[in-house]
Amino acid sequence: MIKVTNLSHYYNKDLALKDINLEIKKAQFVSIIGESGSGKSTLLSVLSTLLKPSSGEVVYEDTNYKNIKNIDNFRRENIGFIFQFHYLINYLSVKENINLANEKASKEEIFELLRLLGIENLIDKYPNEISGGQRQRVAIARAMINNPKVIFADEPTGNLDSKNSLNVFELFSTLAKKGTTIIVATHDKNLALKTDITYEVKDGKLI
Ligand SMILES: Nc1ncnc2c1ncn2[C@@H]1O[C@H](COP(=O)(O)OP(=O)(O)OP(=O)(O)O)[C@@H](O)[C@H]1O
Repeated sequence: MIKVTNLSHYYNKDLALKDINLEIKKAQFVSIIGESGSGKSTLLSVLSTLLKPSSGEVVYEDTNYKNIKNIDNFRRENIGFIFQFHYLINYLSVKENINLANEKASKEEIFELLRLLGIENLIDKYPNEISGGQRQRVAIARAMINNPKVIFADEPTGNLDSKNSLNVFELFSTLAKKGTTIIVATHDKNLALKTDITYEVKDGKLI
């Protein structure tokens, strides 16, 4: 599903990723672990098209990153993003926040998605009326509304307690079993044990 060959990335002249090779299969639940500053976010950003690789190849199914003509369309059609901070808009309801990612999604579709995540009763609530774990579930729903082939999550549980963190990882596991590829960067080695495969980054290299 995603094949990375001889990938390196520089910030100006500073090497952040060095000669990375990896292949991620469809419906795999993948974790990327490593110490602070090791390069996890950089790797996730390059894999998810947010950063252009300095050298090497990133290929999605049959599409080489270099040949993508309209990156916005490519992201909208293929990729969902989840971050440590949920970035929900406080003056929009849960439904309206999800509609930001897909204005055509009907209330019924959004309700169904929220039902899968166990929070359908929150559809008309506002972000400041729900808990941190519930907000992160809304952010997951927003990432899923376009039915992406792959979801990238950068420290998605960084703000959650251990119970909610585990819930999020269990949810990802369910999504992966239904066919979505999930790639998560995390500090938490115990959570990484819940994934199908873990890659460790150290000083910009995969070890
Ligand atoms: N925008 C940037 N400009 C310059 N250097 C950067 C930039 N982003 C990251 N770096 C550097 O690249 C290296 C890898 O950073 P990255 O954010 O990928 O690490 P990380 O493993 O995700 O860390 P953390 O767990 O603390 O988020 C670090 O040395 C960092 O200082």
